[in-house]
Amino acid sequence: EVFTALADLEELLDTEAVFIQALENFVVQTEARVAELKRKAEEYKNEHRIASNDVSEYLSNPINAYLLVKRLTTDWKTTERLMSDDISKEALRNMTEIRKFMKSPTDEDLTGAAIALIRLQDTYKIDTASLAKGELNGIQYATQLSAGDCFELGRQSYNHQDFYHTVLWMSEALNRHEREKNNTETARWEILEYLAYSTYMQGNVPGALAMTDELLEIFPDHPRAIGNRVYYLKAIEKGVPKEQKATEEKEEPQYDQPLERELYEMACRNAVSPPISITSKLKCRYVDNGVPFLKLAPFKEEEAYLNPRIVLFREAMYDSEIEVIKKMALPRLRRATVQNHKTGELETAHYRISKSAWLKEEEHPVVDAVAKRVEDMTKLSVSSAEELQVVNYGIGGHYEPHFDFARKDEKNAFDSLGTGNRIATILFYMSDVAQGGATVFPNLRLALWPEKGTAAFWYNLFPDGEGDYNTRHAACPVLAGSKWVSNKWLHERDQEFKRPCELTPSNAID
Ligand SMILES: O=C(O)CCC(=O)C(=O)O
Ligand SMILES: [Fe+2]
Repeated sequence: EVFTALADLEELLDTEAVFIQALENFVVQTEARVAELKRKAEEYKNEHRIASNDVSEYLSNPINAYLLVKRLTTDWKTTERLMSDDISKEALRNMTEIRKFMKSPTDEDLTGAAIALIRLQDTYKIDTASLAKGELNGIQYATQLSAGDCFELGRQSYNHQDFYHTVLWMSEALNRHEREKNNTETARWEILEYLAYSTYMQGNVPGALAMTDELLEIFPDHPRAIGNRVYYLKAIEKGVPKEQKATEEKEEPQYDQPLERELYEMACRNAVSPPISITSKLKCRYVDNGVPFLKLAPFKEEEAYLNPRIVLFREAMYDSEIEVIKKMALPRLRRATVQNHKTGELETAHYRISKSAWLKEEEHPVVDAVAKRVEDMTKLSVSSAEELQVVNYGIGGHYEPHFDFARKDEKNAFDSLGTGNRIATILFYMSDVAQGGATVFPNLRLALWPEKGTAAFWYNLFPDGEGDYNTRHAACPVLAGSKWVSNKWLHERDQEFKRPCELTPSNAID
């Protein structure tokens, strides 16, 4: 379970409050215990001093003789009980109990959170120092990362054999370590150890050697550093920098062209836009689609692209409706899945990180009203459409480039539904997003920026039923804030009279 949605993070804050309370109780108890132990020590010391002043005089008194024996038996037993760490053991048992009934993240969650942060760093080209300072693309936020936080990000990268990011984060950890006073979280030599090895793996042997030397100054008999030093010296001597094995490519969704990743990230950063030859032709109009009541309140329809035609409907969902939909979805949000195109199974994937829930029309008049509105806006039937999918992306949440339609070679895609392929998509933005989170079409160099209440609509299929590969799109990672969308995937069945199939592929809405 990766914590991605804001709703989950709120629960984690509750957990943290209970953890803090438990720690405070422990501190109070421990302080009382230590105070009691101090008092006892004083008392014993006093008695002992009196006895030592004149040993024979003291011990000739039968009461004193008795008291000495008593002190060393029952008294010390009580004291030893006080010294024993039952209180810590009890406190630790208590923490284990809390973990059982409160939501608490696992090590995988930490890895997920670290990967999300590094993904943001890459997509939005944020340099490490700025990110550590809490500066996101020119906006300064209150939180900073400590040397220890940077170290943890470096360690996570290292565990994924991602030496590029290890070097970035360990260098930042080192910078911060120098500036931080009374740093107890991490030792400088530890940072240097990771940094030196990753620098070597990046192909910079002299750099690795210099760092290892620095490490050995602090920690002269560090066994691995001593070994590495000899190894690096030999490598330099040989003069042929050892060919490093490239950072292992992790399983990624397939890209149609090598440029796609680049275009995707550029579109996310608003660094590309469609050519002027297209943008200059885009129109905005009021449409009633022949629906009688729309004559009075027509939809505002704005073209965002021409071929494929992508349009935006403004004020397509009211704030009050959004509230209802979010409220219904919230308790049902689950990690979103994707279909494995080889096995046909639904599974979670690192390239789609969000939480989603499905709402049926009959569950609430608002869900029904939205479905009806989709028919009015698109002139397509919703009788074969999937339920309303509600999606919440937390920080770093994203959906990498994909098609909404199924390719011919895909195993049992939508077969079970018996409604044909996903002919069109309508996507409602149910929130603004503070930073990031655009819907982008890399091939078209187009980015749609979320605006609460706006809906985006496009056909995924040509009129002859073939998929339009230019509709490939993605949800960029959320950099700051939270993103809510809902969408309706419209299917081919029952559209025969709405969108008669044509032989010539053309993807313009008539
Ligand atoms: O959230 C977005 O911007 C796009 C979502 C999307 O493409 C999908 O859910 O298929
Ligand atoms: Fe999609």
